Amino acid sequence: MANAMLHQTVGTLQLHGSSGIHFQGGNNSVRLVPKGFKVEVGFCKRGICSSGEKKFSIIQASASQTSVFDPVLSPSNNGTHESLKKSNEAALILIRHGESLWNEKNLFTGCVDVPLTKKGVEEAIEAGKRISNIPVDMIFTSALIRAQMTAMLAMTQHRRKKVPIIMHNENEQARVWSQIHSEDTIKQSIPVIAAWQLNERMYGELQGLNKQETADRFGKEKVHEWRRSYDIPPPNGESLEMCAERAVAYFKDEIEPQLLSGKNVMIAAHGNSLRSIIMYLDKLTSQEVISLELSTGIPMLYIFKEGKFIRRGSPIAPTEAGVYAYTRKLARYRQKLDEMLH
Ligand SMILES: O=C(O)[C@@H](CO)OP(=O)(O)O
Repeated sequence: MANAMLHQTVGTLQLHGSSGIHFQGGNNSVRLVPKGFKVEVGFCKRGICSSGEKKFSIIQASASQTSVFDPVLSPSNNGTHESLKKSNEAALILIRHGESLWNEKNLFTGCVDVPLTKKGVEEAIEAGKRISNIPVDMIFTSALIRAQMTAMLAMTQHRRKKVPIIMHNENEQARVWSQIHSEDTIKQSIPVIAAWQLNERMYGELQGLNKQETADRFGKEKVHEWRRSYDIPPPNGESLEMCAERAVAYFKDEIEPQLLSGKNVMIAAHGNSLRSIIMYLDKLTSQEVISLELSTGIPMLYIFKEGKFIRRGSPIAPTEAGVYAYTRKLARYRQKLDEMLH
């Protein structure tokens, strides 16, 4: 939590609905409070202090909107309105979890909460290496351990070495008890939001069944229809369309606003919740999505620019030159990391 003490009037504070609170003085405008935080105005002791100082407490408005300031990305941004507009570009990384113990056994998993295998752990670490030079300001995962393990393991490889911290907003006490009371520490953290809406599609009566045995019993075509069609649900489970209703809605409501405000986001989720999100990002038809297959532990990069998602594929390695040619912002981020770490 930060306290800013204003000693004399040198400008004004302005509230911008979409991009936070700005200090305007002369020709300069500096964003004081990131989007998602709010200012509480209090007074020193009983009312106004002898010096006339007022106390502004900057507090987190809600954890689903938690925001952190990254010195690697921010200091040279000059804080002007122009740069705020230009910062309206962000990286989006999607990653399907690494291999789970039920992937290994070829069982329908859905919403059953199964951890990673050793191979899955290695896949997550390898994925982390591939994206270790790409900025990550916020992480969204499903509520399931295999996606959360993947996100955390991937971040152990990131060169920026920020600490991913799971936000606990299940009730007010959880929120208060998990508060961080050092602004420096907050700056070195990445908020991780776990959301059930990003969970794997609920596989109904197929959960726990062997995929091969199910195909032998019900026929290959029927099982393929259950697994890959857009609108045919497995018995008492969710179709991809039903999964999209919650996953894409969550993406639009909670994740897109973060990208719009310039935050770089990583999403660790599942084969089908990500298929539905990719269908939205790439504007795939219900026919095209049938053949969309995602491998475990492979990161996929998108650039969000001027309201559009530009698919950039999977970075092969952290040094892949092409990745940094995508945007000047990514190149600058990597360059700053190189300078900081050498
Ligand atoms: O079992 C599951 O939950 C999913 C992903 O592993 O299976 P499918 O390959 O049918 O999407």
